[in-house]
Amino acid sequence: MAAPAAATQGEIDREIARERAAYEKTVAEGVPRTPHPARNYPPYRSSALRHPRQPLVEVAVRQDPEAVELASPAFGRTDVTELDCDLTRQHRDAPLGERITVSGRLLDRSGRPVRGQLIEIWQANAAGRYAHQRDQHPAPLDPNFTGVGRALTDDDGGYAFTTIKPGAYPWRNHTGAWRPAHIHFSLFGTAFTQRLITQMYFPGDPLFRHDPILQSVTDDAARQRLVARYAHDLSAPEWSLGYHWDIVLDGPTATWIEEGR
Ligand SMILES: O=C(O)c1ccc(O)c(O)c1
Repeated sequence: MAAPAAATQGEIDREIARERAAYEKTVAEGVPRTPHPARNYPPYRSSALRHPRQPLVEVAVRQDPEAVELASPAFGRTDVTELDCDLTRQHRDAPLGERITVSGRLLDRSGRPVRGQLIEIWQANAAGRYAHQRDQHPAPLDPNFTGVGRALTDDDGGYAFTTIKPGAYPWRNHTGAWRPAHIHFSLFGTAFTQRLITQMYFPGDPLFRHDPILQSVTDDAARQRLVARYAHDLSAPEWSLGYHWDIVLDGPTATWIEEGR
C-alpha cells in the first residue's frame, strides 16, 4: 500500500483551527476541561501512534511504591555539580550561538517555592541540531555543545541555566514542519513516578501558530505560560541575554505538561 501523502503546513494549520474550534465549543458548553494537552491530538501526528490505549496504571495504588522506586533512576544531592547548569562550559571551547541565561522559580499552586528539586534540560544547538544520532537533518553539529544540563532549585525555588539560544529545526510531522526554538524541561519530583516533562519557548516566535505541539495546549493563557519573558535586567552586558520562566506545578496557573512518567 502506498504511504499516504504527507500533509502540508496549510492542511496542518486548518487541522489546528478545527481542533481549536472544537475545544472552544466544549468550553462554551461547560464540558469539564482536562488540565493538560490531549494524549491524542491529531495535528501532532505521532501522538496518534504513541498515546496509551489502555487505562493508565496507578502505580501507587496497584503496585508497591517502594519496589517501583528501587527499580527507578535516583540521584543524590552530590551528583549535581555547579558546572552542570552551564551548557557553555562543558567542552574545550565555547559553543557557537547567542549566549543566554534562563532562570526562574519552581512554585506550587499557592506560589510557594519548591526547594531542592532536580531540573534537567535538553535542547538543540544554535543551528537547530541535536547531538543525537536520530537527528540527521543537514545542520551542523557543534563540537562544543552537547545541549544537556541540570540544576537543583535553591531555597527560593530558583534555578538558572547558562546556555545558547537553540535554533528552530525541521521535523517530519508534515511537509514544511519546523519546531519553534524551545528547551525541554524535566522536573524529577521526589520520586521517578512524579517526573513531569514540558517545553519552554522564546517570545515572539513566528512559528508558534504553525506548531501542533504548542497548539495542542488549546487554552490561550496556558500556552502563553509556556513562553519565557525576555528580561533585560537578567541580561549581562557584553555577555548574555536573560530570559525569565517560572514553572508552576499545579493549580489554575499550572505550567502545562506534555507528559508525566
Ligand atoms: O514527538 C516528536 O516526534 C517530537 C519531535 C520533535 C520535538 O521537538 C519534540 O518535542 C517531539
